[in-house]
Amino acid sequence: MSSTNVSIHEFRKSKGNLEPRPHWLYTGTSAAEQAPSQVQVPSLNTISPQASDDEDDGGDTETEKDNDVPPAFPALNSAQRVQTSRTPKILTDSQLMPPPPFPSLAVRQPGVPSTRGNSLAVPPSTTKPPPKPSKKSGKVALAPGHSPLDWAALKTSGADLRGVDSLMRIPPSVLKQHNKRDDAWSAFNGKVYNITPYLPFHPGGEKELMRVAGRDGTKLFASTHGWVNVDFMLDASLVGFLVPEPSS
Ligand code: HEM
Repeated sequence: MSSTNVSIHEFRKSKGNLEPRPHWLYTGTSAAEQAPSQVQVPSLNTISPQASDDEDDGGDTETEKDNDVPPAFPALNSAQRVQTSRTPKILTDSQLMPPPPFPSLAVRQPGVPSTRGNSLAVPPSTTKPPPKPSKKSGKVALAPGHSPLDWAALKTSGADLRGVDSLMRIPPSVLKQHNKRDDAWSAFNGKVYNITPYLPFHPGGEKELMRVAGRDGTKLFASTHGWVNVDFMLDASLVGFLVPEPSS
């Protein structure tokens, strides 16, 4: 027999055989909070399975049919029971964590996403057609042999695309004279380029490009397609640098 059973029987002997015996499920705090020798046990009509084996139990009234009753565990006089049976501290309302905010599910509509943007609802379906582009693309059909790749091949071919022998300092009055289709200069970011060779290669068309012929086109260029690297595209057409008008 286990030591647990022995201790229980010793306990019962000290209280007398007819003393009520604790059930193994009993975990009442009143018994555990007391010293083992002073434990008050509830009244139960059970009989120890070990009673008939115990020679000191003269006049024992217990019978064999109650052998299925298990002993108390942990033992009533064990340190474990004394430690764990302390009454837990009950917190007051002010000590408790506040409840989470009310999710306000009642105001939600199925399929309508939350205004907070974190809804798990499916996006609303729509029969509206996709919006049409506000305006047509300004691109034009380029003549055969005038694609961007053809321009890249031309400017690296070594062909003269400047029309000048050396880079020049160009005041606005000089720039202004080069405003014809076969002799068009334009300034972008302080550099003056001969745009005539590029005219048939311009994806936006010759007409659009000619709007800046003979003047500073930096602003119009930036407002049309600021992502285009004009310095790289026209490097072979550089003719000089824009300078202020000389004072007479
Ligand atoms: C010499 C300087 C310029 C160069 C190197 C240049 C180059 C280009 C390039 C590479 C594109 C194609 C852009 C793309 O596909 O995203 C383009 C488109 C276009 N460019 Fe220029 N461009 C120049 C000046 C101008 C100027 C002064 C205008 C006048 C408004 C202009 C008007 C346009 C237009 C309307 C398009 C079509 C944009 C679109 O709808 O896709 N370009 N240009």
